[in-house]
Amino acid sequence: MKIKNICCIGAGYVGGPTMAVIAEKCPGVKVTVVDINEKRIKQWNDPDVEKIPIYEPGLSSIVKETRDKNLFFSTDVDKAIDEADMIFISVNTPTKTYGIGKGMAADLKYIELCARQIAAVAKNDKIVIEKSTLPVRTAAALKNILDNTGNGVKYQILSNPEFLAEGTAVEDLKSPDRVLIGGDIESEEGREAMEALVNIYASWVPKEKILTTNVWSSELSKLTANAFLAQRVSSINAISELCEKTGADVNEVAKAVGMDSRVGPKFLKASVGFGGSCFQKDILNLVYIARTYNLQEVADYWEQVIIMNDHQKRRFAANMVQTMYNTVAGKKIAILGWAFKKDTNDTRESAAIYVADYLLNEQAEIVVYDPKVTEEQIYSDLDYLGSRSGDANRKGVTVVKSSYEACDNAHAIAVLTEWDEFKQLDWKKIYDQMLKPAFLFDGRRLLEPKTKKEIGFEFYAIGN
Ligand SMILES: NC(=O)c1ccc[n+]([C@@H]2O[C@H](COP(=O)([O-])OP(=O)(O)OC[C@H]3O[C@@H](n4cnc5c(N)ncnc54)[C@H](O)[C@@H]3O)[C@@H](O)[C@H]2O)c1
Ligand SMILES: O=c1ccn([C@@H]2O[C@H](COP(=O)(O)OP(=O)(O)O[C@H]3O[C@H](CO)[C@@H](O)[C@H](O)[C@H]3O)[C@@H](O)[C@H]2O)c(=O)[nH]1
Repeated sequence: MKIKNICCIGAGYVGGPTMAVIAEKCPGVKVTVVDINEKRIKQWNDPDVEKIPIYEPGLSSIVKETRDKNLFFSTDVDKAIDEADMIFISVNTPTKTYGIGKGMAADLKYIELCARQIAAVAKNDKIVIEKSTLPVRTAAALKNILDNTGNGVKYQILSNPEFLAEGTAVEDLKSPDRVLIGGDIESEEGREAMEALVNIYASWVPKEKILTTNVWSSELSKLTANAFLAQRVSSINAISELCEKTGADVNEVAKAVGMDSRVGPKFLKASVGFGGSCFQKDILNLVYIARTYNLQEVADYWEQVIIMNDHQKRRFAANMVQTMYNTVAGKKIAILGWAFKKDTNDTRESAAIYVADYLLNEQAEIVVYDPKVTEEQIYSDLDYLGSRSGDANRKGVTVVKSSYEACDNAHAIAVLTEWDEFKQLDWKKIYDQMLKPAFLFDGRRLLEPKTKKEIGFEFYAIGN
């Protein structure tokens, strides 16, 4: 089966970059990314490619090369569905905020809406691909909705979870560790659909890295992969607290442990806590699924990863207050970095939001600088928590355009995102601008302690 026309529903952090790379690598395929969010689509179509809605290193140049050649962004969802042989569903699947499973289960309403829209519009057979991260067995629900329209259209449902990490999305997409495709391996039609998708990826991914499995394994592997990664971060963060009590250094411990080839060195960087749109949501989802099957021990085991992460964020903020003589009321605290990691403008579940919220409850005056996050986004993140009024957030938090401006006259600095530019700052100049004693809290182990202490900072770093 030769695929000529791909549609992707959802022009977000996954849909946008993934389709841009497919368009680049498969010039003979027309790729249309659709979204109901008109503003987002308008930004994707901005004549100035630097203004596309997602910041990822290398992304704007691919968009520049492919847009309006074989990559299109549109709000006309029906038309794109109608024309496509293959439809990726890449919409958001946030944690439910209401009803059964509130605070735990994945909210599948956007996925279901897509399925219903495909069912309403499609006139010829389609391959429908779950790109979003979904609870295991969602494909069965999708199939049910699609098969019950009675219009004779045949659907093959595939699971093709995305493993890209933000900040390195383009690199990850261009040379992935693996591509996972789950489908109905029992049937001829299922195998054909899987092969069609394998062929798309095989345009640039070596065949041995393209893994085919049954649908349920594929769906569950995505949740499991994120749970394992997050567990490593929580494990090293747990050890970071023990390091602070005992004089061990978490970086040294991580290095020693990670050099065991059975453990490996990656994802052992202690931090103020993991953030991002995926880890927490996907683990909560895994915990919820385990509970639905009455697997209490399994659920409790994975839930501990989240409990540890919440503890890490809280204890970082609490340590700031304690260190500054048990009060930060009226004190100016500079937060350097708001994104959940470097090289992205994404702030979802960023530890910075929770640290700022904690400090605002202690009546600190917060000044934030992040190289890629907008003022509007920072206020919206705090408003979303609902801890205080929007006015109180705007009164308590100022957003500025440089690190130097943020740190001017500050009592303390908290480094919460590992942006490279923070390493290059003139720390002596910053120290001279601050009130004394000048406190510097490194939530990322980004800064070299010795030189900061020599300048005169009261320096504290996670796990040191
Ligand atoms: N962000 C990541 O790094 C990442 C990585 C791997 C997997 N995932 C998973 O991929 C999925 C998408 O994540 P994201 O970060 O791209 O989300 P996102 O919120 O950035 O984008 C989702 C987009 O879907 C659109 N949408 C929702 N319902 C729609 C509908 N019915 N029709 C058309 N458009 C609709 C929204 O307007 C939004 O723009 C999630 O399931 C997530 O867990 C995310
Ligand atoms: O050693 C580490 C590694 C990561 N983090 C933090 O963990 C969070 C998540 O980082 P990362 O995994 O690099 O970014 P994401 O974009 O959230 O990517 C994860 O989530 C995606 C969405 O499901 C998956 O596709 C990716 O494979 C998975 O890495 C960030 O706050 C990081 O700062 C640490 O604190 N220490």
